[in-house]
Amino acid sequence: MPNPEKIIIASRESQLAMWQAHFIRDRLVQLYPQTEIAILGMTTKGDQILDTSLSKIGGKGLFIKELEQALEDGRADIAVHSMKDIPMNLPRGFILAAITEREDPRDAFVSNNFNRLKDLPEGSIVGTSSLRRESQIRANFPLLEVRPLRGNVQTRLRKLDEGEYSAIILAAAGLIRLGLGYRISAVLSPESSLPAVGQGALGIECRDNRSDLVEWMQPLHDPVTSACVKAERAMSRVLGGSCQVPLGGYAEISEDILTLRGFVATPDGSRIVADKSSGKPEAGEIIGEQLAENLKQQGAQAILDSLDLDPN
Ligand SMILES: NCc1[nH]cc(CCC(=O)O)c1CC(=O)O
Repeated sequence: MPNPEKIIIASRESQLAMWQAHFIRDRLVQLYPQTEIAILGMTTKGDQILDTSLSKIGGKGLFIKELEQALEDGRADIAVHSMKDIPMNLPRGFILAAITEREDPRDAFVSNNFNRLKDLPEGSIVGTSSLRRESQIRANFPLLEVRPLRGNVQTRLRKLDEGEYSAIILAAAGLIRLGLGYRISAVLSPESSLPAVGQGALGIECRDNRSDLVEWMQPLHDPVTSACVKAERAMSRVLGGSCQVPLGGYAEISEDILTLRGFVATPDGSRIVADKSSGKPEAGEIIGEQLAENLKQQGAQAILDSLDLDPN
């Protein structure tokens, strides 16, 4: 296949999204020096609505619909997303051409006054709008107060610095990519804060009729990350995963064995169902589906039934 003439990358306009788009562009420029690579910045509905909890306004799809429209119209060829922001089922007509190597998948504890979550005095306010983070904090530290915190990474750090919160929880990956790794007071182990499905990995999306792009993106595809993220996403899919469901999933491969850990909780952390499952990396999706079924039987189904889910 001849090298591409031009590739247009659709991206959200947040600094983190733009960093990610530039990162992919730089890789493509190295791979295809003759190709013109442009970035099309776009504002999405999810970026505009900042005052409501994401879990209440329709969730993940909000951050990628406009980008998919650009792919559909031919205004762009690929869209770069955090895997974490991609719904478990892509809309018909779209595929993931590549999943890139994972940045640190863990959550980060960020505070100006405390080094660790366990150092926070009783009643301290911790900022996060993620039900997954909230449920785990409330289960492990019932005397802390969790308050909503939305906005892009810079906005969230500003709200911390203004004193609204004693500490906030963010993805380590976003901070590291933005050169803000020095703001991390402590990274939270997967045992204390199991990461979100796909956290730290980037996905490159295109139309399903663009086998040319799929081929060109292969050098960016990381098989280990992809196997892990596929297992995590299969689990989440069976559990109806969205921003409205407090769940986490994290897979690792060691000595050719993939181990996937997952949990489902009530938002207040009063009930947590957690388990893990292992197998060959090639069987990642089956491992994910099986873990989801096991979790359901152990009580996750009852938790899911008790959640007041919005239909979108
Ligand atoms: N929830 C928004 C979001 N989507 C992706 C990242 C960055 C981490 C990643 O790429 O997985 C973040 C910020 C955060 O959770 O702190």
